[in-house]
Amino acid sequence: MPESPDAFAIEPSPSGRLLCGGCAPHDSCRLGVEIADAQDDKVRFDVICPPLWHGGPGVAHGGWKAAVFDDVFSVVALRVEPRLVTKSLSISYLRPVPVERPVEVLARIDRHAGRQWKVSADMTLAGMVPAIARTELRTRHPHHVARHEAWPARQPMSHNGSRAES
Ligand SMILES: CCCCCCCCCCCC(=O)SCCNC(=O)CCNC(=O)[C@H](O)C(C)(C)COP(=O)(O)OP(=O)(O)OC[C@H]1O[C@@H](n2cnc3c(N)ncnc32)[C@H](O)[C@@H]1OP(=O)(O)O
Repeated sequence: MPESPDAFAIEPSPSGRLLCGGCAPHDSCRLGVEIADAQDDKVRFDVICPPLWHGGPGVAHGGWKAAVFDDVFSVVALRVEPRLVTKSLSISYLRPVPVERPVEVLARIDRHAGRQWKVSADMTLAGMVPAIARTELRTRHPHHVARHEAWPARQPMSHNGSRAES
């Protein structure tokens, strides 16, 4: 019988990194995120924006910052709970971040009760805070991925061939 799509768990890579499914085959984080120091409910990260992710000239794309925050939030909570999903993500973009310049991100669990998690983080660069963010995570239901795989197949097709929302 095929293994359930919900059976997956993020394991350390050959070099000991925690990586998303897209980066695991490369054994490196393509967003430029590395764990610098981990304590129980907070983790500090060294982060460098690869030039690939520039938006304006020489500065990081806002989507890169969002992906970095999504990753670090997962890492800090995954150390406690391996089955997580992001419910919401809120970012304040306060200053531009240059590409290829080291920045630090400190993420901390603010609250955890049952399936509900609140996690926040600051990005700092040379004593400035170019971005702050907070998230709500949920512990995944046991059949989260299988339900998501089944859900689009049930949606009716729209006139242009795409599936309509319901
Ligand atoms: C460390 C390595 C580094 C990096 C490793 C980490 C990698 C990077 C980060 C990964 C983290 C992500 O980005 S995860 C990807 C982004 N996030 C998502 O795709 C989440 C999509 N949203 C959801 O699945 C849902 O909204 C939830 C689970 C968040 C809702 O949770 P909740 O608020 O507790 O509500 P809940 O009662 O469970 O469900 C609300 C309604 O949604 C329905 N529902 C819930 N789950 C599902 C489901 N799977 N499929 C269909 N429907 C669902 C329920 O039946 C209900 O319908 P009704 O009763 O109201 O009708």
